[in-house]
Amino acid sequence: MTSPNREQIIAALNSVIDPVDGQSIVAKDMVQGIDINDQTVNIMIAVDPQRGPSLEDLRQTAEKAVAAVNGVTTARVALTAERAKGAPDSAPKAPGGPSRPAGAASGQAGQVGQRPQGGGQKPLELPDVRSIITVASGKGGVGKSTTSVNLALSLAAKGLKVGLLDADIYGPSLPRMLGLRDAKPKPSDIDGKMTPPSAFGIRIMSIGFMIDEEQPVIWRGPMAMGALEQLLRDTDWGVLDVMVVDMPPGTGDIQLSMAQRVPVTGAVIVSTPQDIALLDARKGLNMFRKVNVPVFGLIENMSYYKCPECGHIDHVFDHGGAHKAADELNVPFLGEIPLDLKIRLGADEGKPIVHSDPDGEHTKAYGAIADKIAAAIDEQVGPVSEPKKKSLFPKISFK
Ligand SMILES: Nc1ncnc2c1ncn2[C@@H]1O[C@H](COP(=O)(O)OP(=O)(O)OP(=O)(O)O)[C@@H](O)[C@H]1O
Repeated sequence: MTSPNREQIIAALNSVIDPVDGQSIVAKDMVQGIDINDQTVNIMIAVDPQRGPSLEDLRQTAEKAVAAVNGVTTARVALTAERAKGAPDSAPKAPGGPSRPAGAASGQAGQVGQRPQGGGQKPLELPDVRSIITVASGKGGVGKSTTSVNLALSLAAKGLKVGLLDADIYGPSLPRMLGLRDAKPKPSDIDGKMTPPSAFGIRIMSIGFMIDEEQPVIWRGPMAMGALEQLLRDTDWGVLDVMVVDMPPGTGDIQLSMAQRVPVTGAVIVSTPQDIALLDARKGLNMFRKVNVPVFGLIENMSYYKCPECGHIDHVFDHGGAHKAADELNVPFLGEIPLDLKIRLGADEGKPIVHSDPDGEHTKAYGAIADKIAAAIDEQVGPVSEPKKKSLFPKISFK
């Protein structure tokens, strides 16, 4: 499928009218950022924060208008109170930085080079968090959140202390997937921190806890990246062996600055077999390589369909693409997860399959992937029983 271009997106947004004065949001210069990643389009619309609650209709209209453009499979529109020039997520860039050792994760391509750094802004420090894993995808809807949740539970089942951060600012779905729709963080005993809600023994923080589902998200001040940093920093995570971060889909500026600003131990990339030549996954991989974050490997989600009655396996989509791509790109192939109604229902009903079917074959598949991730983490920072091999939190400062 051909990707949409900027002109098509602007033309679509031109038809979106601000009800206050009947003018197009394009004419009013409200469109602050258009981020196109193949078929995924993220838009920021600048609004007056006072009008926030009344703007959900406008946001949805804009989303529908963009989704209707030829070649768009995922359209997301977020509202911002900040009128920034250029990109919607113009988080500070972080050039230059301390080095990562070569070939840090098992079997991966060499990660030689400098981690970005600059001057001015304080680096994030999470001294009680032993490792951070980001779960990313080149495009939306491939099952990244479902995979994040089930991997987090699988890592916890191995006896690790696990936290889960929902960094998907455009559509936070972890509260729903973990049955925490009505949960809210509470003030913690630690000054200025929040105790996050827990489910199935893991602490979870999400922008979804802070916003009303009926109300649009309005990014103020430091905007998306700042909000994510705040969630990371101001949450009482306790002592964690692993923090799993469910990244926003795509490979735009937010994802890039997230990969730069957060001290990531390793990234895993989720893809579906039907992505043409897994181009999106390749983009995700390249993004992490660009900022010298080790890529622990690729996961193929919705890999095949196994008939629950007769056990017959159907490769509904092209099968094995991720495995082949992993070989070509010289990163480990971590495993495949089938397309299964039980996985979808579990995710949609807040009962992840790894919890509801602990002895099932899907749980085993997630468990096998979690084993590989845990091994790659150990290789990076040393086994949990030993002091950390090296600091996860190098002295990086940012412009
Ligand atoms: N292996 C699977 N089998 C069946 N359904 C699945 C599987 N993985 C994910 N799904 C379903 O696919 C849909 C999208 O999954 P999910 O929200 O995890 O994707 P995502 O990549 O995080 O999406 P987004 O880009 O919107 O954040 C959900 O309804 C989920 O239940």
